[in-house]
Amino acid sequence: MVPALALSVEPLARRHHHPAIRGFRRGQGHAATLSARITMLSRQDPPGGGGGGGAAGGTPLYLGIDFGTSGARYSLIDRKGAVHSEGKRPYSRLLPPSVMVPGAPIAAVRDDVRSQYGLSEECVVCTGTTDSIAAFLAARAAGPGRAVTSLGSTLAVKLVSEARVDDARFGVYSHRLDGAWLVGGASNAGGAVLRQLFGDDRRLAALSRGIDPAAASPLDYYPLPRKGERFPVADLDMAPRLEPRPESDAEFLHGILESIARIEAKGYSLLRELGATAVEEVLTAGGGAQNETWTAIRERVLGVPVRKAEQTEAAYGAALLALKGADRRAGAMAS
Ligand SMILES: Nc1ncnc2c1ncn2[C@@H]1O[C@H](COP(=O)(O)OP(=O)(O)O)[C@@H](O)[C@H]1O
Ligand SMILES: O=C(CO)[C@H](O)[C@H](O)COP(=O)(O)O
Repeated sequence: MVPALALSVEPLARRHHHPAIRGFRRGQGHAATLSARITMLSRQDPPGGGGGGGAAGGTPLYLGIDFGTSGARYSLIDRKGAVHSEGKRPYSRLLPPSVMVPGAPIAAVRDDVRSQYGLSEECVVCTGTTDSIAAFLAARAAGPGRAVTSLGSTLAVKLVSEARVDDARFGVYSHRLDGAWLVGGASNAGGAVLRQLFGDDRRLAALSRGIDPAAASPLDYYPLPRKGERFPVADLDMAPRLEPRPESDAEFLHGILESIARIEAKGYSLLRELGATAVEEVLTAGGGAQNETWTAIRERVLGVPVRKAEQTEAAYGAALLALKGADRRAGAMAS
């Protein structure tokens, strides 16, 4: 059971007067005017039944949301990481823009909404992060040299590095995450161009099964959905290159999957050239992670182990941030 819910939130600073929250109010004046609506939330009994689950029962649950262009994917997990519910819902508008540390508790659910849906008083809304960082968190990659490639509409790479690297010429930048640097960039190549050319995902999967990943494709493309590239080279005028097109769709797809793998490999080797830690292993998130043929092609082209992450949804990573935020708040209240 996954009921739709309009969730209204209000700043924690209005409701709580703990020192940590007061600090939050002083440091983040904009929060006092925060008024956001998230147009869905979900609750479900824990796996194995038991009833009475969710925030109102005994088991605290953590909701992560990945706001995409076609809807919001959500993932509801418990503190052990078990998924209680996941799916996709439409939403009406984004949260107000303001920059804060990921996984920070920012707001409480309004009392009337809380009582309407039986949510606990402890239920708080926490800040998230970008989709590819959330996918990185979901994959639970840890330590320098570990990387996560998100194969969604676009291809985004995130590598844990001891050194920070930034270079606007190549669309390379770094995020600070829990004491480490997360370096990488996002290409415009990826799943969007695959959908443009091959239609629905089932056809993509069926054609992929007919490809031998051990054989290198001789076709050399630069598959973009439209003009313009960001990473591993920033060039607003770069045109897609998808010629010559063979008669066989499977051969065409093979050339495209291999060409996107070369963009990914170029991305990781560029990060190394710019001073980042060398990549040792790549986990994969996003829709393209389901494609085992592509994973095998990428492993051959990248020359390092590549495997599908256990959790491939960015929303799962956002739910882990909610867990962290809730723990952070509980710690602040206890001290
Ligand atoms: N079997 C597959 N092989 C390659 N790509 C796939 C496959 N199934 C889905 N995709 C791609 O995954 C993308 C959707 O993944 P998703 O993570 O939901 O992306 P986003 O959140 O960026 O829209 C689509 O663009 C689609 O082309
Ligand atoms: O293309 C993208 C993902 O679809 C985004 O531009 C990318 O994820 C931005 O986030 P980050 O700053 O973490 O790279």
